[in-house]
Amino acid sequence: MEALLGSPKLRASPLSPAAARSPLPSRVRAIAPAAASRPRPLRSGPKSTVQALARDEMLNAAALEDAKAVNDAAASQGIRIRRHCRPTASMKEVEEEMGAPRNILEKIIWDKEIEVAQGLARNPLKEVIESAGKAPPTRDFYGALAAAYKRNGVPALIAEVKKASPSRGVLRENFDPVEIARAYEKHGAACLSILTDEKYFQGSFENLQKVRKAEVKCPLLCKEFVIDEWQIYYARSIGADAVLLIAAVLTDHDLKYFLQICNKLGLTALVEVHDEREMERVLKIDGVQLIGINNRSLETFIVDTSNTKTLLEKHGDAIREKGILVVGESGLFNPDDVAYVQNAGVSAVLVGESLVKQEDPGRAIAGLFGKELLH
Ligand SMILES: O=P(O)(O)OC[C@@H](O)[C@@H](O)c1c[nH]c2ccccc12
Repeated sequence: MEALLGSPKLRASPLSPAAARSPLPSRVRAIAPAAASRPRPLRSGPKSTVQALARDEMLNAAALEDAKAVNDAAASQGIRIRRHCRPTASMKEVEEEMGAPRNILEKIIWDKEIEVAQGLARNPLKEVIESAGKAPPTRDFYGALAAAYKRNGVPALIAEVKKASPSRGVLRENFDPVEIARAYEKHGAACLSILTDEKYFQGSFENLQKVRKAEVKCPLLCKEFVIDEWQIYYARSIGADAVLLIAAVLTDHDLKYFLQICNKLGLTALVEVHDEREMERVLKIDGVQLIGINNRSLETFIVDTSNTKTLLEKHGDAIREKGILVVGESGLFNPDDVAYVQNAGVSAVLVGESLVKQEDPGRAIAGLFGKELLH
């Protein structure tokens, strides 16, 4: 299939024949390749005639078929998260067709499909691409991490501006994203991660925008559940320097496609893996510079820092050969934790909870590393 269709240059997903034929805008294909080829059913629309009802049923059946093609292709790569591919339907309708989401990550993604459609309606892709084109140059996220690691001799810090999470609830009541970002920067964070998911993490794109406008100099990661190119252009247009791409959610094709967009926009992609299969998939993709190993499963919430060690024992050589920098993510609380993942081979760490929960998140950095970090 790949050979037939050529390299995955800004074109339809090879997942479905319908998408391969269709000259549709690529954004729709990215979210649901086959589903994009027909108008989406709106079951709540007017149903005044028998014909209209029959038509609805047909469209609905088509949507289900499309979702099946997308999900079968994803499953063949070991991806357990399904898409409903019906971004204009209500969640109730989605669940009637698909059953309940199997885990929290799937739930987040199902909501995200609907959210993205709403975002697109508010800010059409064409306009967002235009404003991304006018945004000031990005800052070098990868370079900032590499330089900080060299300077401090401990993993570079990506400090996360995180109010809440589905696994831990609210982490900080009086939450001022700009104040926290400034404190992190002052105390030696190399880069910042700003959670933008609203429903599950109480973050927002607005927070990212505010931090950028506050003249914080650290490069910023837009911590979002990216499933559509619109989110990437939007992140760039409001000042992100990097975006997260989660391998547990995205097929190889999606990853390649989104990496191309990042490249075009000067964004760094942090490609997140959690298990062996995801790591193997990601290492086969060209152009990956930064891999994050999440110690927390987004499906079960189980945190295990030995995950970083296990994956690097097996793949560390291949990673070093490619010049990829590894970020140890989640569940790091003290200098021992940091030393553990550093010995496993990471050059950077991504930390939220243990900093943001403390009275002074900036000062908490010295506690996490056992020393002050230099700028
Ligand atoms: O708060 P912690 O345990 O330090 O974790 C930070 C970060 O790794 C975590 O927020 C995270 C990692 N990958 C994600 C993907 C989506 C949302 C959140 C995350």
